[in-house]
This record gives sequence, structure tokens and C-alpha cells, in this order.
Amino acid sequence: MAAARIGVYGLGTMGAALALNMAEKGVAVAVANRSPGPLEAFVARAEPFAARITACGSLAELIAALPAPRLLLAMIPSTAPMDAFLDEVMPLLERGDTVIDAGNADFHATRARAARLEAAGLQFVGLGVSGGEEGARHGPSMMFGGSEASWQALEPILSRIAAPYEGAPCVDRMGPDGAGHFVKTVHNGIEYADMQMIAEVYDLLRHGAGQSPAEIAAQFGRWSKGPLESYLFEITATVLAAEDSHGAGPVVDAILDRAGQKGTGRWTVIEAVRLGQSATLIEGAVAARAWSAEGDLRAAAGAAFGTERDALQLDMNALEAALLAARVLEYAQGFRILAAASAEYAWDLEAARIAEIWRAGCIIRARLLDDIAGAFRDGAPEGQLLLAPRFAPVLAAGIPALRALVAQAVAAGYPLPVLGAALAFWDTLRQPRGTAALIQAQRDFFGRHGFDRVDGQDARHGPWWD
Ligand SMILES: NC(=O)C1=CN([C@@H]2O[C@H](COP(=O)(O)OP(=O)(O)OC[C@H]3O[C@@H](n4cnc5c(N)ncnc54)[C@H](OP(=O)(O)O)[C@@H]3O)[C@@H](O)[C@H]2O)C=CC1
Ligand SMILES: O=C(CO)[C@H](O)[C@H](O)COP(=O)(O)O
Repeated sequence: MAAARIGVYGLGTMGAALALNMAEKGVAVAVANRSPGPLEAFVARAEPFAARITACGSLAELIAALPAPRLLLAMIPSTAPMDAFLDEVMPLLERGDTVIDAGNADFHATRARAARLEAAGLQFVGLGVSGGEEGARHGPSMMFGGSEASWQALEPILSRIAAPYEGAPCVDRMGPDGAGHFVKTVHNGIEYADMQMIAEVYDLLRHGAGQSPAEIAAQFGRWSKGPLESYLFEITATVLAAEDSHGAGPVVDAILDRAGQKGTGRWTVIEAVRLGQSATLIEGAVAARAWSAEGDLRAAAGAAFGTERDALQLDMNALEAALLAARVLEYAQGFRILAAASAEYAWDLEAARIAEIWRAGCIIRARLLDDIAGAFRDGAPEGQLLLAPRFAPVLAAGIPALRALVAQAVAAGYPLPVLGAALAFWDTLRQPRGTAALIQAQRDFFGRHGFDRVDGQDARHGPWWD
């Protein structure tokens, strides 16, 4: 049996898949799990790679199986269980060992944990992993946050298990401490907006245009072969074509209309606001999931006020152009949040590199990311994707289509939390003079807050204070 190069603790959906990926790619790995059942199941699944797997019955056994300096990757909930895990494991480790949190963590917690381990002579890495179970098993996209030394130690393993894009592994060091988990959080925020945008189009096609799930599946399949090509469009086509195994017809009709959320979308919005930024498309998606949980309220409101909505006339080419423009706006917001965080935390995040490592393995992988990476490499004016010359034709064609779509849908009674937010974002940003002068006057009126004048003169208050 080969000596383990890395340990994986937590053999749930993601941990088991990552450990199998490592073993398959020639990385000897020691594994353990809190409860025995998943370890036994893992050992059975890992049989083809048994020579590169050391199964350990306890955390202490796992630590003992690793040569110092140790690399120990934990794939467990990155909330309270991670802190409890650190309490348990830290006394077992030696100076120079590295603990990797590969779960979805709030980057503030990652920063605190990194400081805690550093004080004890240990290294802590926050590793964003995207791609779900399939990605973890065969090649995820990974966003590394930690010291340069820990990157040097881990890079050979991570590059080997990452998804390749044109031969290059989709993994890189984003920066120190929480940088990797922050980038993963924003990735998930974009994921939320993309999913909700797709759901809005599904609603329009299903209830506005009267199409069946199978017809909509075929449409998403066609879009998946064009500029909207992406993992989320592909799986939408598959999901909508699927029939319920209990005979309820299309499986989508058998599923409760209530979306779950574990926190990353919400964190993206909270961090955007903290940074003085906006994440209105992502907030639209988070809100839609929250409203979906209020089934009783929606039933009562529907009974009181009616559920009618009008039929829609939808042109599939216009819809494609509108969706592409909205997707550009969604990524533009995401990258603005990343840029703001990079400045705030002195991370030096490289936008082009982030787009590049999102091109394969992750949930938001999309053909568009190639152009986004290119736009940043070309030097998007003021670092803004919206101003990148290569997106000018996409926006010129797509914004009128998006406007017509939103206008028609809103007039007919369809909610578009994300597509509507995309248009408002665009229409706000293209007006050099907006509505803030009135806001400033109001603030001055009630709170003597003062304002700057357009002519540069010094009168800081309105006539109401003369
Ligand atoms: N599923 C996904 O698509 C993705 C998930 N992630 C992140 O990966 C991490 C794991 O998720 P996933 O694999 O889906 O989850 P699972 O529920 O499949 O597995 C959870 C794992 O965590 C262990 N665990 C739970 N609580 C504790 C605890 N208090 N102490 C020790 N171990 C504990 C479980 O052990 P036991 O078997 O004993 O219960 C199990 O091994 C999470 O942080 C998640 O956010 C990241 C990207 C994608
Ligand atoms: O990180 C992921 C995908 O990238 C996980 O699947 C995550 O759980 C998705 O978030 P949520 O559960 O809130 O939808």
C-alpha cells in the first residue's frame, strides 16, 4: 500500500468523490469519517484503487497515517462542525501541518480560523470546490485561499484532480486566508442568479406560451448548442425532459415548489452590501427562494387577489439574445463584487484568471466565460465588463430584447426578480445623471447632511436651512 500524501476527513457526497478522484489520479489518500457507515461504503466503492487508499477508523488513526508535514482536507459542513473538528484535530497535529477546509465557508470564518491555526504554528487553507458530486469525482474547479507555502505544497495534488480546460487545470491560488472561499461564495451567487433566470424563462414558456416541459427541454437543448452553452442550461434540458418514476408525469410537476438554500447566495448579497456594492440580480434570486418557502401566504394571496396572467407572444431568438445580455450583466455584477473585495482585503484577485478557472468543472461553467476571460485579459475599460468592447454587440442586440421581454411579462403579470433586476441595473448605469440629487436634497432637508454642488461651489445646504 502506497504511503498517503493527503488525508480526507468527511466521506459524504463531496468528500468521498474527491478522495476517489485523488486515488484514481494516482494520489495516495488516507480517509476517515465521523460515523462508520460511510467509511465502509467508501471502501467498497474504492476497491479498484485499493492500493492507494488507507481507510482509518478514527481521526487519530488518520493523522497517524499521514507523513509530516501533513495535508489534511476536511469536507464537512464549514459551520460549527468545522470549529468542533478543529478543536479535536489541533492537539493531534504538529507545527507545519496544513488543514484544508474544502467546504462552502463564510470567508470571515475562514479568516478567523486561519489566524487561529497560524498562532498555533499550523497552516489553514480555505478551498472553494465547485462542480457538485460529478465534478468532485472527475474534476472540479477549485479556488485556493491560503499562504504561498501551502499552495506550493498542495498545487501538485490539486492540479492533478482539477477539471482541465484545454489541458490547463481549473485551479489557482486566489490569495491568502479567505480569498478562495470568497471567490467560491460569489461563484455560488452567480449560480443562484443563473438558476433563477432559467426558472423565470421556464415560467414564461410554460405558463405564458403554453409549452410543455418536454418542449421547453428541447428549447434549452437548442440554446445549449449556441452562445448560451452552459452546464446549467444543459441540466435544465435534462431535468425538464425527465418523467417521474412514480407516474406523476414530468418530474418537475412532482416536486414541491419550495427552494432550499444553504447560505452562499445570501452571503454574496450581504458581502456586496458591506462593500458598498450591489448584487441585485443575486438578491432577486435569493428573494425568489425565500418567497418560494412562503407557500401558505402565496396560496392566501392568490385566493384573495386572483392568479390570472395573460398569454405571451415569445420569439425564441429574441429570448436567446435577452438571456445572453442578462447573463453578461449577472457576471458583471459578480466581478464588481470580487473587485471591491480584492481592494478591501488587499487580495489582488485576478478577474481574468477567475473567469479562466470557471470555464470547466464548476456549476457556472459557460461558453461566455471564455469571452469574459478575454475581455479582462484585453483590459476592460475601468475593469468593467459592461464596457468591454467585445460585449458591445451582445448588449446592443440583447438589451432591446430584454426590455421587450420584461415589459411584456410584467404587463401580463409574471414576476421576473432576476431579469427585471438585470434591466434596472443596466438602465441605471447608462445614465450619467440619475436620481441621487433628490436623495441628497431629502437627506439634507431632514438631517442637515449637506450635499456637493454640480458647480463645485461651497454651499453645502439647501435653502431650507438659510
Ligand atoms: N453537495 C455539493 O454540491 C457541494 C457541497 N459543498 C460543501 O461540501 C461540504 C460537505 O457537503 P456534502 O458532501 O454535500 O455533505 P454530506 O451531507 O453529503 O456529507 C457531510 C459530511 O460531513 C460530516 N459531518 C457532518 N457533521 C459533522 C460533524 N459535526 N463532525 C464531523 N463530521 C461531520 C458527515 O459525517 P457523517 O457521515 O458522520 O454524518 C459527512 O461525512 C459542505 O461544506 C458543503 O457546503 C461544496 C461544493 C458542492
Ligand atoms: O456549492 C454548491 C454548488 O456550487 C452546493 O451545491 C451548494 O449547496 C449550492 O448552494 P444551495 O444549496 O444554497 O443551493
